[in-house]
Amino acid sequence: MANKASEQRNRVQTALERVRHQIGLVLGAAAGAREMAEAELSRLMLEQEIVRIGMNHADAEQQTEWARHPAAHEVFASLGGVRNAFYTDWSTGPNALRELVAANAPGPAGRPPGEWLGRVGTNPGVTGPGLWRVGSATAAGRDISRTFDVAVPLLDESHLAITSAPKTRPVVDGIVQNLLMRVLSAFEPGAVKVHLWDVGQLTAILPDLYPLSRTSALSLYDPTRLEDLLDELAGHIRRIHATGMQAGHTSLRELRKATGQRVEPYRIAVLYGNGETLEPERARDLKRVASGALAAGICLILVDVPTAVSASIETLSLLDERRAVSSMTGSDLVVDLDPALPSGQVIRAAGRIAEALIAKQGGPRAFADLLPTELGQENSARELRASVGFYEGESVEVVIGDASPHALIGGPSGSGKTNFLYALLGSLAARYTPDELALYLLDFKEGVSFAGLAPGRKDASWLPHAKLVGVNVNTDREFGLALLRFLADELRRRSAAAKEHEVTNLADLREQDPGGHWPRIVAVIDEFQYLFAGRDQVTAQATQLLEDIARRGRSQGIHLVLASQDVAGIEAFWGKPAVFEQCTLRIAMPKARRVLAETNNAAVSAPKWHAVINHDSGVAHGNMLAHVPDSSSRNVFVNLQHQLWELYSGRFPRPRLFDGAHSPVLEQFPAYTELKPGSKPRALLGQSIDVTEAACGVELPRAPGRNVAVLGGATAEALSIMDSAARSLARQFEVGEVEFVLSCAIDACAPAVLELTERLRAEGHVATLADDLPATLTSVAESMSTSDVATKVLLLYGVDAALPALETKAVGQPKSGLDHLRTVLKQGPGHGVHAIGWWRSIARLKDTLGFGGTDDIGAWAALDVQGNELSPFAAGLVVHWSPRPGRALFFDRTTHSAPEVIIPFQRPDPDPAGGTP
Ligand SMILES: Nc1ncnc2c1ncn2[C@@H]1O[C@H](COP(=O)(O)OP(=O)(O)OP(=O)(O)O)[C@@H](O)[C@H]1O
Repeated sequence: MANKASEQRNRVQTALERVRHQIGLVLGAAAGAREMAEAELSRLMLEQEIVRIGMNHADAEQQTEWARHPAAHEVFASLGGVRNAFYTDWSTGPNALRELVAANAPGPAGRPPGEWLGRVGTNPGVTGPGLWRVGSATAAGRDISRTFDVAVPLLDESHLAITSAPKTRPVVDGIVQNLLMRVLSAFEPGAVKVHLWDVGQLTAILPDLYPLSRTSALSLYDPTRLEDLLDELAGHIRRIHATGMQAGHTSLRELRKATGQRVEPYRIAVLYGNGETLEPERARDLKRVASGALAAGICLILVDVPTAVSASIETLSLLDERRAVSSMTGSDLVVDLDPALPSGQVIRAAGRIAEALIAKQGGPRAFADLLPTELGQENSARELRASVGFYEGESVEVVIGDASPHALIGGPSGSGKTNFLYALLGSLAARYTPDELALYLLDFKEGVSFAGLAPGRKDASWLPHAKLVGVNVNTDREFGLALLRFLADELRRRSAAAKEHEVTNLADLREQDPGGHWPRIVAVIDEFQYLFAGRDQVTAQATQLLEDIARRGRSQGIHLVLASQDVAGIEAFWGKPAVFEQCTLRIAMPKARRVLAETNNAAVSAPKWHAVINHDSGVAHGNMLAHVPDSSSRNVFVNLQHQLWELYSGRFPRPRLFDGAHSPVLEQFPAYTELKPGSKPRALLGQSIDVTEAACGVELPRAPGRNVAVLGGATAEALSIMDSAARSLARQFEVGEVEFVLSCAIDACAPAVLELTERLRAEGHVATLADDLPATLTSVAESMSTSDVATKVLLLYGVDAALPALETKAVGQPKSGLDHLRTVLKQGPGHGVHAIGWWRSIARLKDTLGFGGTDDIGAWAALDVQGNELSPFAAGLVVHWSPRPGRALFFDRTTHSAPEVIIPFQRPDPDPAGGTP
């Protein structure tokens, strides 16, 4: 039993021994494996460190430490092998690099300064070199055949961050100045702009470049206001981005490539920091600018500005006064920096570039410089684009299209608004044919600023693009309203066509409907605030129409250009922000207030004959300053107009000219000259205030109420209305079909009435001048039922003055003349007897008609009478009417829903009674 137990224990112990042995073996193996892994790790770390620092760059202490490493021999051997193999393969490297730099850094970008310093560049700036030389480097072995040029990308390729070493500021200045001179000398003057900011100083930054500071090629910024520079750059980026996007490109480089034009200059902004991080807000701004800058052709050179920039950026870190390492060459190679260009030579070269730039900008440019070499070559399907001025010799353009559909122009009197409008109109008319562009021009100012664009007495030419020219409309706000109504109708017509073709904008409509006539329409309203001058229906309707056009005109190619003496115009917009907001194109003449955004003071400092053009609703970043050439003095615009007229006038009709200062002449008025005998006689009372040249008339069918009253004491206008009514009717009847009966109770008007009588007779009509009105009316009233063949027109001048005689009953007669008149007014029209009477006061008209007789006056023209007195004759409507010379308020109850203002015709012969209106 005991034996059995000890035997069993032995077996267990033996088994345990075996297990222990096995565990020992496993542990030993694990420890060995770990040691090996640690050795491998340590070897790899050594290798990594040697690669990072560089085999030849370690100091003695470092080398000794590495040598102590157990794997030192092995690692050095393997790295040496790799390096030898690499340099054996790379024997052609330096040569390839030399060729690469030569190809990408031609001329001033990479060549020695003797070849270019002091010469003015010629590259127009559509494309630029990809690399710019900073020095050279030599590959291992340091023999001369292994030396190659080191260059960095700039402009729209990459930013550059330079880190100085102690006491290397002059060297850094040299590097930056060399680069700037290379760039400035490569391009033609004006193609590059340099912005300098230094946290430590205002005036002594790169002083050798100062000759350039009298031009826009070099700008300096306040050391305490980095935000000014960043804001300005952000503004350029936004503007360039917007221009590029409109044209469907994401970068300035693409835009340049597509258009073959520089479009915008390259910009280099040099920021000198002091190694300290920027305050968080500035750092954020800088980061934002850096990320959008390259696509806008803006490159940053950051010296000792620690910042995390997400855009492409190369680095150059100075080791000492002559050497640096660069991200272009890697840390293993040292760049031997080029020496700074000699100061005197730089100053001279900068001076030459400045002079060339000033010479190029030249003196003030002329109107002719705004015009293209060939007329009418542009297409307006997408937008209208026109040069309106120059900034430092470069053309500044206005774009009217989907992004900037309407324009607001402001500036005090004499600041050049009208001149600007001429520059704009000339530039547009020269670029686009009248098929592409139609102009509607309205000037509320007193004067004739647009009159020359329509044919006149002295000059028969006109601007073929003009469809309507309205001048002297300051008192005829209704004409402005008529234009807005016309535009709103056109808007509807275009919307309907767009719907039919299932498109949403003009460009697509034109594509879908190539046979259609869809020019872009530009409506210019100078001193537009007059539209809102009263608290009345005109203001209410104008506001509504303007808002509608402003909102929807954009996509239908209908554009408003509103000009005003700034404050007046802007105040007119109070309560109408929709229109104001839609005017994203703002043009501020010098000293204009409130046209630009509130914090944007560019107009205050704008010099004379300049304009601030801003396509971004007046926000500062959109500012473009332009010198506007003289476009409005004698023979300037006219020369272009003559050219365009000769080119197009055969194909396009003359514009309608509405001149509020001149009453129309009946004999020259188409609505009169085209009258012929017909079935629906219509008495013309005056001209409509409308976009088309139309007359207002009263139809005189044989129906009740078809009489006309002229109301008020304004003699000239009253005579004119009576005259045109009679003469227009006379033209519509064959001889014998009409009989005119005239009577005049106002002595002063007798000659005019006699003259009309004779004129009617001369035309062959029966015209009787009645000296006994009561007797005449009695006979007319009594013969009415029988006289159903010939129409009878009673022309009663000064019925009010005849009332005493009419009211008197002749002895033995049951009825007075007034009774007969009432009968004639009531029953006459049904029998073809129509009265056209003039009452000098409404009270006397009421007396004439008696109780309930207002319906007998179906139409009237009111002169100097109060609007509220007219209500009973206008179906109870509230009538607003401020009487004014040369105008009448006309209402015909069969055709009007509200009275309208008309212009009585000018009576051809001066009249002793009251002269011409
Ligand atoms: N760019 C310019 N170069 C030379 N002369 C100019 C220029 N702009 C305007 N002028 C002249 O200045 C005068 C006033 O200009 P303009 O009539 O255009 O001003 P405005 O702002 O329209 O003034 P107002 O509101 O009083 O009509 C005109 O005699 C015009 O010829």
